[in-house]
Amino acid sequence: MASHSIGIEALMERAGWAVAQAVKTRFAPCRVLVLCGPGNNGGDGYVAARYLERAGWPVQVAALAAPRAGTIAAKAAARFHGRHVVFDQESAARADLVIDAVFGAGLDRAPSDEVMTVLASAKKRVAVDLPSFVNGRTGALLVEDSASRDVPDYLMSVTFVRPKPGHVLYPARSICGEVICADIGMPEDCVAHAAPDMWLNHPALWAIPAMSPDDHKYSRGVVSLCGGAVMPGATRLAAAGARASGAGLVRISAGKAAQAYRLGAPGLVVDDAPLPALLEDERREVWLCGPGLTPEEVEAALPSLLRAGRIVLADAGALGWADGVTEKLRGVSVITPHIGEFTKLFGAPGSDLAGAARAAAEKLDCVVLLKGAVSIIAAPDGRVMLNDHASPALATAGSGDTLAGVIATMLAAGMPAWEASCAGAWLHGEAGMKAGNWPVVEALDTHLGDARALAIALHAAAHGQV
Ligand SMILES: NC(=O)C1=CN([C@@H]2O[C@H](COP(=O)(O)OP(=O)(O)OC[C@H]3O[C@@H](n4cnc5c(N)ncnc54)[C@H](O)[C@@H]3O)[C@@H](O)[C@H]2O)[C@@H](O)CC1
Ligand SMILES: Nc1ncnc2c1ncn2[C@@H]1O[C@H](COP(=O)(O)OP(=O)(O)O)[C@@H](O)[C@H]1O
Ligand SMILES: [K+]
Repeated sequence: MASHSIGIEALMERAGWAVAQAVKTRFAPCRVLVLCGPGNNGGDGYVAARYLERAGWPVQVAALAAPRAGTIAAKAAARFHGRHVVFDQESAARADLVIDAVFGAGLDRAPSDEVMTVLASAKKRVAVDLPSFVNGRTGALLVEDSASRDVPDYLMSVTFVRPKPGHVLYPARSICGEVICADIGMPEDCVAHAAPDMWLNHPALWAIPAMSPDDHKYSRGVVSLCGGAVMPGATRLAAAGARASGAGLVRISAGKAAQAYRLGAPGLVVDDAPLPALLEDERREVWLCGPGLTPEEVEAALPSLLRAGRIVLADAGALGWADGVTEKLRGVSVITPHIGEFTKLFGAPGSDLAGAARAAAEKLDCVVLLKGAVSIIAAPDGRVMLNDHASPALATAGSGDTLAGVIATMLAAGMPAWEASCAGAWLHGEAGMKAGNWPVVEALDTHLGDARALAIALHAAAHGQV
């Protein structure tokens, strides 16, 4: 017990020191007010105040409430011998910089009006761990009447050990400012004990097959797509995304609409045979169903694909087809809804998007990739990846079709569904970042091959391979 509490005291000391360091590095000496809450977040604040004062900065502390006697935060408060002022708007407005150490990970309800008004009165804000009205687990803003209130934003948030979902997910992401993650020497066993079930997407976390000298088109993977007659553009974009990200062979099953696709890219194989005949080819294991399809076209294809035991990625039209009867999608490996499609399938996600995606994945027993500025990739076993490796350049019609094609290629390369989806989101995002200003959706394809090579190199580097 004793060594545990010594451990937390040392961690608080390092956390407060890291906050002071980050402030000293980014700001010229100025009048600082540290707003301290009653818990350990406030404790970090007292430590930061002590280090800034020691460095000669003019520092004041305003306590919302004193820490409970006997706590480590109370000990930290007692070691700050500088000036205390009243926790009010005037004190906050007088300071050049306000350090917000009111609430952190312990925030469990919307802060009072008093807290919000004092925070809003500051000229510049820095958060200890998180802004004191951010739910670190979900990225939601715990603010009463948030619609009518101006929510204060921050220049910087200094967090510890690892960034929290609240630093990554919107809406909190847009107010956290620069996120600094300080290593406070948390013992390895504690970090392992608090093992995450949510990660930030990076190639270190999954492995895409590299090109091998003895590859042939079937070893690189076959992607099959269902092509419709009404909106062939969407299916063609998906097919192009699949080809550009390295599939060995991409085929469209187009039935009577085959002619529309034959006029397109010459490297795309177009089939007009009935689906049951195409399914006799066991090499055609991975199917993308949905982009550009009407509900009738989905109805004619998707149930057959599932009956034949194929790996199916369902997107766009296939999600609309299942609107109202989500169970129709049972058996697919991956679905890629945007928020509107997700809401129709599973109901409004509320303020915990990642939690809602995880519940949906568990319910339907498939990977759910919830698309957005930060996409959430949830596996049925509870793993969640947050992908912020993306760019608003992707917010252009058809970019979701490209993404579906890329994920299909990752599946066809043999990756498990969740890893394939994480890899697809990363490659798609990388292509968006490389595609320059205001790219048309077709421009993404040019960058997908290099994105794949980069992901492979980053994975190798992260795992110490040359
Ligand atoms: N976990 C660790 O190992 C470390 C944690 N540290 C700090 O500890 C913080 C978490 O500390 P605590 O768990 O003490 O929690 P907080 O300091 O965030 O909150 C303290 C208490 O305030 C109350 N509270 C929450 N929301 C409120 C509201 N809206 N209005 C009024 N009261 C409210 C709750 O009862 C909560 O337990 C982290 O954010 C971080 O800053 C650091 O000291 C470094 C090490
Ligand atoms: N602001 C943004 N920042 C990063 N990525 C975005 C942003 N807006 C959209 N995207 C990405 O662009 C893609 C859009 O897909 P989708 O909504 O299906 O569009 P469409 O149906 O037109 O293809 C998704 O992968 C989404 O994550
Ligand atoms: K805080």
